[in-house]
Amino acid sequence: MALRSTSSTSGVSSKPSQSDFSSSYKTTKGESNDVMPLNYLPSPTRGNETMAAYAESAPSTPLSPIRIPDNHPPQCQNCSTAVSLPAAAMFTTTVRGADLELDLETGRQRTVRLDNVAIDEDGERRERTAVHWLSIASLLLYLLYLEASGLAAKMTQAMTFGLPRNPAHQDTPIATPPAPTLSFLLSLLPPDIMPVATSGPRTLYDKVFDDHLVYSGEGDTLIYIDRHLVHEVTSPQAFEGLRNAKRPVRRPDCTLATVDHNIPTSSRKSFKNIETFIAEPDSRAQVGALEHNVKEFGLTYFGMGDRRQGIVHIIGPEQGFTLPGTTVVCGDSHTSTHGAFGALAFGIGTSEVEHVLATQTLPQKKSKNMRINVEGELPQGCNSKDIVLHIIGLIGTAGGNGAVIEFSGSTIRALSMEARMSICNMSIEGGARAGMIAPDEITFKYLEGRPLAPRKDNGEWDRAVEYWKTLSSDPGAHYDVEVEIRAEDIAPTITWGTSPQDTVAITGVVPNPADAKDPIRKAGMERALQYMGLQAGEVMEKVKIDKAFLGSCTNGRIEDLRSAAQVIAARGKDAKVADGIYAMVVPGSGLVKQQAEAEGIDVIFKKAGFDWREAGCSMCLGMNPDQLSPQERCASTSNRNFEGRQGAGGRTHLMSPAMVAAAALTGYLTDVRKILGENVAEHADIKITQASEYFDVAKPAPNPIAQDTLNGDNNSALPEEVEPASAGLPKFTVLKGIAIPLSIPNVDTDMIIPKQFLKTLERTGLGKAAFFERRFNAKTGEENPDFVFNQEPYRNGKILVNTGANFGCGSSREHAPWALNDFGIRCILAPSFADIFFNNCFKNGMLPIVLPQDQLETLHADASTGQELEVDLENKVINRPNGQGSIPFNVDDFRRHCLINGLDDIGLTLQHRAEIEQFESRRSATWPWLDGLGYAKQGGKVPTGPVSPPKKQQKMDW
Ligand SMILES: CC(C)[C@H](C(=O)O)[C@@H](O)C(=O)O
Repeated sequence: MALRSTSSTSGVSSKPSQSDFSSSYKTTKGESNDVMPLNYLPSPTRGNETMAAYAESAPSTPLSPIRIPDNHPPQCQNCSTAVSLPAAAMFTTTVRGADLELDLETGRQRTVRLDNVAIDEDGERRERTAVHWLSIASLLLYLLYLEASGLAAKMTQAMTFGLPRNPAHQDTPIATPPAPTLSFLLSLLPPDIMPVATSGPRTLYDKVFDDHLVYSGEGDTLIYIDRHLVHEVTSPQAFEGLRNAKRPVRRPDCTLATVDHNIPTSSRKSFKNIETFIAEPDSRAQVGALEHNVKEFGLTYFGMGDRRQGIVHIIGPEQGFTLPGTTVVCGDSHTSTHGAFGALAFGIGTSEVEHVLATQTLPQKKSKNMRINVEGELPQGCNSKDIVLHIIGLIGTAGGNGAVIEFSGSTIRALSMEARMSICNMSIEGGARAGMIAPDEITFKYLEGRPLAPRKDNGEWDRAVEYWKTLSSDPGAHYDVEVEIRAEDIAPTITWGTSPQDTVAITGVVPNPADAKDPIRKAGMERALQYMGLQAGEVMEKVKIDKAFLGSCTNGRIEDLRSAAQVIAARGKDAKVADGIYAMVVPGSGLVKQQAEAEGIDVIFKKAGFDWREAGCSMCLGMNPDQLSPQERCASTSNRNFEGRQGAGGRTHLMSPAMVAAAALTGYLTDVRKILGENVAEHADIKITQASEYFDVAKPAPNPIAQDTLNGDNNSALPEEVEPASAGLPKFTVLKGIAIPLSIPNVDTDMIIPKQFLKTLERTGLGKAAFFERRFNAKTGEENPDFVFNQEPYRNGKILVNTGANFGCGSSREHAPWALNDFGIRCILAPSFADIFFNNCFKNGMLPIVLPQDQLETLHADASTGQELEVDLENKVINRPNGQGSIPFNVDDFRRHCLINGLDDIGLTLQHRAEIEQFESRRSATWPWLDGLGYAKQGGKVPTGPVSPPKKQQKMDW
């Protein structure tokens, strides 16, 4: 069933606020055994759960929980479920949920897609079995026997051409070697028995996920990562981990690093090196650490002296590093941006960064499929930022929890790539794991000719496009949640509060907390209004601003700059930033800046009094000198308006680039349509150029650091690889301790640990930073006695009981669980968690538990009396004080096993080295353009598999 938008009115003034919407969506759980089938209809009579309440339950209902015995080892050789050895002519086994049949008489083999869902003894949906190594081993033994008996050639022929393939493989039959060997057969097996995890018609997400399955075992599913973007904030501890374990970076050729968060955006005319350029010591240290690490581990790096440097999510697409159908990760929540290309792209924590650096894979659970369909023509003055703010206002910041959102519909199809990226970028603010848009001609045109896109002259471009064209959802594919939106209902949209879901049309007024039915929501709105210095009922257009910020990974692309420049042009020749307003424009990359300058856009901005700056994250988050002072109000194109995000006490209103320009010109939040008038095109005075005109200029890299690397000046060798360890975390069995009661919804990771503490190179020493802005008075630095963390006995709390949903939303910073851990908290109970935070907890031996609201209220009451709770992970119960009984909880069995045994993910994954290598062979054969970045194509050798310590540094440029 689908969620239908109630925004059936047209016109701009009637857009309901978030609170109107959230109360008008209802869901009932469906009857089938599918994953949480829903009935989202705007009628208040349908059930009694809000959409947010549904979404909040996501982490407790992972899609593919696989039950294993309590004492089950992580890699089991004894599972023999569904294995039957060949009796005579037919060999049948079950591999990763698909029944595989091998007919030895005809020499043909086929994979039968079965519904991979089974109902277990509890009546719950369970994914049908995983890889059964005994079955594979049996098959291999049999093949060995066949080889010996001369039948293998016939078999190989049959296997190569007789199997159904993933769409990607249809035009690329795997080459048949002259003499079949066991290793050849090994390399053939995984591609052709590639699991189809989803039966029947598949979504875009299903397809990309399926195509990247490396291994699916006893609760752990590994997917291959095609593209890894690295920046200075979330990588130092990851590289340190590699160094300590003596592990190299597995695929330097699939890894691209740059600096963005910490760097000043002031003029680089006199830039020599970071030591002299970056004044703030912690920022300098973090950028310096990355520069050291890229040299030590042999990674491609765009440093501050390189025009290709920029925000990590701008440079990936710009270079053609981001491609359709790929998996893309980065230690940054806005990695969802890359989904605009039909890539499966998501943010990860630092432990996962280390995992990807070491293994090029990630353990993953399959997410739910959610579709947001936007139909119709956007009203004048609106663009993709308005679409995505409208969507988040509608679904809430937890609306996409546990799901990958596919954006579809005629409105989305009509958008440029830049506009699509802004939408996918903010899907994380809607709580989604990722956002995706099916690639189409607009995508292909954007990518054609980019430095790292497949080349035309060797035929790869055509092959790639043919594959990319298969990446749309099949008709009839199943979505767990569907949302319908009419473009005509969207107005220029801004935020009024301290969450991206606090949206309102620019024509609207500040909502009244008194209208909120939920007391927690009401309290949250009151606090937001107080923080923002706003009154209920205040007309949005009468709110005065102090600063205007145009930039960020959401809106720092060429088209964003053009649309803001158009507004300035529309205001007339003498357009000027309003008196007393500071307005800044920060292009997303050096190449965007260069293109804008070639188009004359910089002149338009500068003439109007805007500050024209160098590329970086800038005021999106105050990790660099661009910050708001307390109580300053900013019209911002960034993505988060959390408390203190742009500077302690700063007040952020999110909006589109055009709306920011309008606000800068008037000094107030302004409806851009009043400036644009009827005919936008008339005002355009920009010489449009093509991005491709700027690629050449970027070669060779002028960056002295890159030059060092190229010249091989760095003598440090990559660390030697050692046998993987698999036990590295403190074991979690039974945790007894004081429980801290909290009632805050949407606790974001900026709240758990603000940006100034992210500049560390360590994982420890962050206890004081936990909930810093709530715990300490910003002016005096003294403890706030009202905050529970500062009260006895909670200073010694080990368990956090929060009755508010969507805990840990926002940024991917693993510093959040590190800070809580360092404070002493090892277990967090909440109605729901944001995906990345949830994952990050397990990587640190911490246990996040999802419980129903009523049980949380009970435990919250217990905690409020200062008594201890006991979390017994072995028995999956929480024991209440004074023998008042126990509350059972669910936890994924594999994760539980790892926590109890203190198992380290990387060690476990490296035990699947053979499968990773097989996947890589198949990937090289099927998608050769994904290997080796650009430099390999210039004649270099494509490094695949673990890299051995080089004698001389590899050439890292292209
Ligand atoms: C620093 C990084 C971990 C963080 C993120 O994950 O989003 C940042 O980019 C942000 O926007 O808060």
